[in-house]
Amino acid sequence: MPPPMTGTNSTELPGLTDLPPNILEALIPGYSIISRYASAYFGLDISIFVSIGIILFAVSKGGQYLYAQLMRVFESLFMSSVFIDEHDDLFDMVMGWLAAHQMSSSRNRKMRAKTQSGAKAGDAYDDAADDALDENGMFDFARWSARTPPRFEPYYGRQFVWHNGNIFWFKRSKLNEGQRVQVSFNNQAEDDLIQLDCIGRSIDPIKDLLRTVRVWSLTRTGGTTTIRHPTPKDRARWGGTWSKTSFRPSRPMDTVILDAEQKSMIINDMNEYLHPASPKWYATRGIPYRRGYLFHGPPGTGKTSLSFALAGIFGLEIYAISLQEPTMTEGDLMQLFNGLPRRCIVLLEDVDAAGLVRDGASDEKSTDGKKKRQGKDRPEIAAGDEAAKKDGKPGSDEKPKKEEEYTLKDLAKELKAVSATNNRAGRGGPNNNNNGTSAGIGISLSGLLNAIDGVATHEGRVLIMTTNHPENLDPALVRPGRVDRKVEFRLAMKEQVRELFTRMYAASETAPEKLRIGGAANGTAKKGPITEKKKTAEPNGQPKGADASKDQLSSLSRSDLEELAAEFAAHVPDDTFTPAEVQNLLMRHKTEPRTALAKVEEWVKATLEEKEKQNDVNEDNEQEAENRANGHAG
Ligand SMILES: Nc1ncnc2c1ncn2[C@@H]1O[C@H](COP(=O)(O)OP(=O)(O)OP(=O)(O)O)[C@@H](O)[C@H]1O
Repeated sequence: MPPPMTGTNSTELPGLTDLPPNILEALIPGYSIISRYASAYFGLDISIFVSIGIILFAVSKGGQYLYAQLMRVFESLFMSSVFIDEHDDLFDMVMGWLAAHQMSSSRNRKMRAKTQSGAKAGDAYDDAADDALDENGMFDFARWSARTPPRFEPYYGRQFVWHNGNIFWFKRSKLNEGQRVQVSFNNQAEDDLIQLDCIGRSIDPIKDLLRTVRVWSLTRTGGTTTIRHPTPKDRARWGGTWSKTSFRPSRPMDTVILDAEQKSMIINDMNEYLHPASPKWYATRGIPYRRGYLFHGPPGTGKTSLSFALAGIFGLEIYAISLQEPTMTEGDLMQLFNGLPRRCIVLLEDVDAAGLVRDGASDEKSTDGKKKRQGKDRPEIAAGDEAAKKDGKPGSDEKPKKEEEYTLKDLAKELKAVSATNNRAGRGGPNNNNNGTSAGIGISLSGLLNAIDGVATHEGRVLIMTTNHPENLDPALVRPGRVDRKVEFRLAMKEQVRELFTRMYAASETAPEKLRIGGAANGTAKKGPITEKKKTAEPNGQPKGADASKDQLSSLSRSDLEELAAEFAAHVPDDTFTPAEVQNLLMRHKTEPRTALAKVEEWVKATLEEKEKQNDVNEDNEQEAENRANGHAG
């Protein structure tokens, strides 16, 4: 039999906690039954507990609301804020700075741990190098990366930091759906926001803090070059935005072996251009403040290397665009150029292989604006051609043709260039699968010129275009104003070979000692668990070949090295091999200059034979392309 209803307790406990049961029933479904059972079996009136609970809840909520309101009023009256979006470079800088400061103070008990990857992990990897080799002296990446500590950064929520006697509140939160710039990719990309607050009615202290953070961050990344690429289409909501893709150690200029005159010409020219007084000089003369260079020459002669070395000495970031990217449209390209910072290097590699359409074919498909450009191009082509003729530059004897003048012969010529491009020795990379006809379908010549000339927003940039076939470039693309200086990269001469040799072995004290299998066992490696294991693995302590190669370097004086270099260079014919090819031979004998010298003659012979074979294949391909074109014509 159910217990009888006890009614209210109003007579027993009147007051604040005495809420009418019908209200309690409305708030807690089934309240009356629970209360009846509690009263019948335990003699307990739970309404008092429930009422107290509800009152405490209401008070706390009210308090919270009041606090939030007061804080809002306080913030609006007495605090200043700066917001930083995750897509801004400052976001990472602030995160890094906060992590470094909070970690050191060990005040923070909530951090987010992130596995370090790519170049960011480099420093940490160095510390783990001792444990990177297995018992046989073989490099083990899994072991190496397992030693890499994660990166810690502040978690969501509000924290405070002290800096220069000021207190700053830092709040990391997620952006609302409506505020997002990017769509999430594999759930990895999150759109976060940092809010930095300080007390006072001015954001000056925050500006100061951000200045400190920038300086801190730049000194930390000093000696590295940042490379950015267009954000992949599947990551960006719209095309034409830049992503920071990698860092690499700045390449010292003296590691690029190039004719000294050309090198100093380009450095001086760029230095003059980048001088803070230059923009005004250009402006007063009505000249657009832009500078363009064309680096041309066979693959593997140092065009990319020089671009990176220049970025290193001038502290510029590299913005690399591949015109062969099939999904890139002219609109994206324009957007990318418009999104450049005040000073940077824009690297357009292999502009010849981009399959830029020279005549109206693509422009018919283009928008009105581009058609206009096509009409405007003609005098420029002629002017550029004239200039090129005067310079005696390659390609100068090629007159621009009208659309109707294009014959199948021209098609054959273009196919030839394409097949030459595809057969370039030593080329690698994903774009190699693109043949020239399908490459760069999104970008026409006029589209590229539009982007390069663009609006004033990307003034200050340095444009470097590289090509293996300058003769295939349209004169409009390389006319003065778009290309101000040309640097020719040639196959290596004896002097260059000598320098490459000297550079390789003079720096040998920093060569990766342990890369030689068993190198640690001869006692030269740092002490560590692996060294011990290796000793057991090689009971007689005589790993194969290690001592022999070490001796070649330890007994090498500077004059010996120069002698060896001269002898080595004497065996390498001038103007035949690229610096990359010579470097490849030297790298096979990283610590053995004498072995490299002993092998050079054999290498020259074998490489020449290989080149001969490659040339035959290229010629066959060209012939085939020409036959095909003639067949069509017939
Ligand atoms: N002049 C040079 N001085 C020093 N190293 C060089 C030089 N030329 C090439 N190398 C070496 O050869 C490799 C390839 O060089 P790099 O990528 O700069 O050539 P590239 O001319 O840009 O080739 P591509 O036209 O294929 O892009 C690099 O490792 C570089 O160190």
